[in-house]
Order: sequence, then C-alpha cells, then structure tokens
Amino acid sequence: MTPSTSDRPPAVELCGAELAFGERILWRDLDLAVRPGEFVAVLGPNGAGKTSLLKVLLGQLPLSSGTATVAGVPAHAGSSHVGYVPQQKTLDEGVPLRGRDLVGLGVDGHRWGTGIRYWKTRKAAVEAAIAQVGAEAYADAPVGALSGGEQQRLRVAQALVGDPQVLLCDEPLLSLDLANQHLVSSLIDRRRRDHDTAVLFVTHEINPILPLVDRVLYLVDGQFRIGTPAEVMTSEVLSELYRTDVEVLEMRGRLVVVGTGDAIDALGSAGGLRPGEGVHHHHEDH
Ligand SMILES: Nc1ncnc2c1ncn2[C@@H]1O[C@H](COP(=O)(O)OP(=O)(O)OP(=O)(O)O)[C@@H](O)[C@H]1O
Repeated sequence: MTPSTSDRPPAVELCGAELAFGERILWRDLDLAVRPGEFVAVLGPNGAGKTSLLKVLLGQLPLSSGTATVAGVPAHAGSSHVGYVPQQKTLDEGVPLRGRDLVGLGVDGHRWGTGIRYWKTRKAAVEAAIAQVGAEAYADAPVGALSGGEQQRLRVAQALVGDPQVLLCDEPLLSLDLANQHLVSSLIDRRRRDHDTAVLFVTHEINPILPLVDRVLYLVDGQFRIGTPAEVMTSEVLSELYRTDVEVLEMRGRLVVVGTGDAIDALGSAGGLRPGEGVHHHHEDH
C-alpha cells in the first residue's frame, strides 16, 4: 500500500453497523473501512447476510443501527460511484438486446449533461467499458446468443461504465467454467489496480480469487472476522466462528475447509478435489 492510498478517505466505511430482521440479528458491531483499490472477499455460509451487506451498500436495505458510507457519502440507491456485478444468469435467446445495449443499461448519465453532449459522452463511456473487458468482437451480437462467460464480461462492463469508485460483486463467478472464472476475476482485479476501485466480492469459493484478496470478511451466524486470508482462513479462527472443529488444509495453493457442515466438506473430503473445487459452500440459486 502506498502512503497516498492510506491518506485518502475509505471507499466504503461501516461503523457500528447492525442489520436485523425482526428478532434476528444478521450481524452487529461491524466496523470495516475498505481502502481505494482494496479487494475484500465476503465469505460465509448460506444466510449469513453477505448479499444483505451488499444491499445495504447499494442503498436497498437500511441498517438497523450504525452507518454505511460509500465514496464519502451515506449509502444510497442510484449512486453513480457504485458498480454492481450480479451472479451469472443466462439470458434468454429471445432477449432483444445487443451486448452494447446491456452495457448501456449501466449508464447513469445525469452527470454528463444533456442533448448531443450526453449522447456523445454516453457512447464513449460504453465503448471504453466494452474495451476494458475485451468484448469488442461481440458487442453487437444479441446477448442471448452469447456464452455465459461472454455475458458475464458484458455485465462487468455494465458495472464499469459509470466509472465507479466501488465495485460490489455478488458471486459473479457462479456457474462459469474455470477459464471464464479466471478471465472475469482478472478483469475485476485489473480495474481496481488501474483505477483504484475498491472491490467487495461475495463468494462461496475463495480459491479462484485467493491470489487477489487483500482481506476477508468472514460472516457466520452473527459472528464475523476481518483480516488477511492468512489471518482468517485458519483452523483456529474458523473453529471459533463456526463453534465446532473446523480444519483448514492447504493443498497445492488451494484452501480446503473441512468440518463446517456445509457442502464444502463433501467437496473437500469425499473423493478428493477436482479442478475448480475447494472452499465451496453449498449454494442455492436466489
Ligand atoms: N427483507 C428481508 N426480510 C426478512 N429477512 C430477510 C430479508 N432479506 C434477507 N433476509 C434473510 O436474511 C438472511 C440473510 O440473507 P442473505 O441473502 O444476505 O444471505 P447470504 O449470506 O447472502 O446467503 P447466500 O449464501 O444463501 O446467498 C436470510 O436468512 C434471509 O432469509
């Protein structure tokens, strides 16, 4: 980290944050300051409140107490400083959108004036975002005809088109093959390195992004830990969080977590690892 990075205000800041639904507290006393350009992985089992955390930062869910600040202002819906990359979902063949139309949906042009000037700036921003993800070759194809990986690259472009200071990613690698997982995560990594965009990356599987992760926020049943992967992804810390014996094994640069009761165990211990598997909690589609 350069000194100039630490001098700047955090890209995302949660202070004493609590989120509860009725009696049920998802998390409380959460303090987290994400630096510009920092890559934070948000991990935890189903229902821990990972997606809800992103919703708070997107201004779609209010905190029960505490504050959430994004790019220096309270989290609010429609912020042009925030880009959002959702899960990969296959778009129907019949969807009458071209790649560049999908990217254009990410434009929030109120900053760009009106009339001709608006359209010129908009077009340039869409082109730049398409170039950032290397999608020029299929930007004019109907999105329904594109592969899952190509669609997901366009969704990253859609998230980048507004030149965000913060990128919120909700399992963006889900159902992508290994090559596309690598491609999409490299795009996100390059964005934060080139533009100092902070990244919050919700995932059930840390291995595909492990080399990129600066810090981990691990949420389990109201408890959480924040630290580097080496600090958090240990048998001791995860056993404390899950309140049961959990073992973290390192195998050829990948982490395997055994004992959480999640499907992670089946993947980690039954029959050995296949490529692309590792720390992998059970996942249901939303
Ligand atoms: N608006 C709401 N009202 C009541 N309960 C909610 C609401 N939104 C989410 N929840 C509950 O909060 C819990 C956390 O949901 P969330 O989607 O944040 O979990 P998650 O960690 O992202 O889980 P997953 O890994 O399954 O995606 C869930 O039990 C969910 O049912």
